Amino acid sequence: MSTETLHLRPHEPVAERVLLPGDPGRALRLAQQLITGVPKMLNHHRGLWGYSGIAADGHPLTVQATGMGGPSAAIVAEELIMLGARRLLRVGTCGALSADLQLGQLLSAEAALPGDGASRALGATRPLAPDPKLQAALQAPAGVIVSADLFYDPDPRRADGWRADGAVAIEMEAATLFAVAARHGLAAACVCVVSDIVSTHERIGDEALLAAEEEMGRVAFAALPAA
Ligand SMILES: O=P(O)(O)O[C@H]1O[C@H](CO)[C@@H](O)[C@H]1O
Ligand SMILES: O=c1cc[nH]c(=O)[nH]1
Repeated sequence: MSTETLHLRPHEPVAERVLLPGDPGRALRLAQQLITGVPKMLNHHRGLWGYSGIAADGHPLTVQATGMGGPSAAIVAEELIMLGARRLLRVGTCGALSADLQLGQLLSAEAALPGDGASRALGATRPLAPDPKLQAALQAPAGVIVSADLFYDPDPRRADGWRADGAVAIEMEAATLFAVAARHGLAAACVCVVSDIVSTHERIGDEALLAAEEEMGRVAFAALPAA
């Protein structure tokens, strides 16, 4: 196992179970919520904030930001695995493609369509599945999501195509995370807060997002086994 990697420069051990938000601020908030005492900074290199410590169940937990998009998530996931991570759970935000989803609700990924370049570069041509046990342990409604490269997509027909393929929400890292974990035979899953409604450009308020993130932290931690 490595102790030093190129982009993550760990100051603390990496736990076998890792929560992976895109947003470094969410990494700090989830670490403060879930790690007992003061979370120790694992990494700040390249602005990819990560934290490690002991969680309420008495076992180690790491929360590490991936940054935005598949290429950054792939680097972070590969290096976490080199450093000892074995179970990876993305805790993200997503945009609703389906009118059935509400701002602030949680959604777990039953599959991720590879709409992004990184997961395709890793060989994905079909929907990528999460680890079934980890997925089943997430107490949140499940749906197919699509991982895309563009947040500001100038072509609305792409979203229409993903809707036709069954996607109910869009984000940017899950497919790559599932592809990297699968390459190593490791478990990965994803739960997201619905932060946007794609068709109307409605966006969740900051306070509502904080509350939903906290709920996501509870759901994610409850699903992520210590061993
Ligand atoms: O909130 P996070 O986890 O970063 O996830 C979503 O938010 C970012 C875009 O705003 C992308 O990273 C997307 O996947
Ligand atoms: O609309 C959205 C919201 C969050 N993340 C995305 O990638 N898209």
